Amino acid sequence: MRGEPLLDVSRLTVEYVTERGAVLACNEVSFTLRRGEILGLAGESGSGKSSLITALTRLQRLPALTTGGEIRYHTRDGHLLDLVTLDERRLRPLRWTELAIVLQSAMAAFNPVMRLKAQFADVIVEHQPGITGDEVAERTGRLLRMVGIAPERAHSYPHELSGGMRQRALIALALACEPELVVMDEPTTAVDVVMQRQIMAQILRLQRRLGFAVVFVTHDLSLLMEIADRIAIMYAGRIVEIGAPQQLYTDPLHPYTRGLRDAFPPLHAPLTKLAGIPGSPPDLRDPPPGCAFHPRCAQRLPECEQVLPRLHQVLPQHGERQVACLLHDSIDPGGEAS
Ligand SMILES: Nc1ncnc2c1ncn2[C@@H]1O[C@H](COP(=O)(O)OP(=O)(O)OP(=O)(O)O)[C@@H](O)[C@H]1O
Repeated sequence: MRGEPLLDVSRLTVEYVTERGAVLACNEVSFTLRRGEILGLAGESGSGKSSLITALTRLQRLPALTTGGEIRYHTRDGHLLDLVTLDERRLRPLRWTELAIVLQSAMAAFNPVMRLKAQFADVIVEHQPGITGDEVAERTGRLLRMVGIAPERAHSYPHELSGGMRQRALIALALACEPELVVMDEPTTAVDVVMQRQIMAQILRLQRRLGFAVVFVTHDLSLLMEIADRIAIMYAGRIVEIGAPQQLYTDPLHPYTRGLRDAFPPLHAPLTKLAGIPGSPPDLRDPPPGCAFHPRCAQRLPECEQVLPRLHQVLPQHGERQVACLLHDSIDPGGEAS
């Protein structure tokens, strides 16, 4: 049912093991994603967004390693699985049917020497072995039509399609087995601005119709403001604030969220440094003690240099929101300020 938990991520830690030491790319990240929800991930380049989603989808490759935490996934049929420890044999049936991913570049995602129809067939047949050839063709045509592509295009090779069409075909493929969760990493960066808007409108229409949940990574904060139900702001491998877009925009609680909003990112370009905030993100091989943002924070308190603020629920007047900042009191389940 829409609104029930789909994914409970708890203290997820991802490290890159390098010769020069371990990079702590995700540092005890916790959040819950509900069924049918669109969660946006925002933050400067290097804040850990890609590391987080490759860990979530188990597409992580060395030197990245998940070194702690859990990703509890609630399957459609009521099972609870930890995606961190699930072996490949049990993970495989979940791919596409529960969990699909749309990456930045469809060119890289599709096999260049296979026609689209063969690539759709691979996915569909793997998860529905008894299906006939005619049914596969019919389903492929329906999926392509759903994203505004003529079914005859199934006979094309990926390079025969325009960039926008390829990206839409990739979205259609991701939806082929009606997944519960679609993870999208900058799904429209490779196409022009007009096409980006069209593709986004299409993703939203499909999401409303089919009800899948989305984790959406982009540098385009204005886009997230329009499409997301909630936005998680990441800084130096941690979620520093999470809440509804309107709240984050009108009443940002974390000084970093405020900086991000005020600097308003360049459209569709990686955000490497914020105009409104002096300094740069820390080296994640050796992050500063206490709050990692404190060296750049105009509102820092002396204790911010030592105390690591945990992500906590704030007073109800700020809405359903969590922030990791010592400037904001937490409430315990009884509603007491601490
Ligand atoms: N292969 C790698 N080896 C070592 N460190 C890495 C590797 N890939 C990423 N990192 C480091 O991990 C940290 C998080 O990077 P990540 O790519 O997850 O951030 P991001 O927010 O997705 O950035 P972007 O928006 O640029 O994609 C950064 O400090 C980055 O330098």
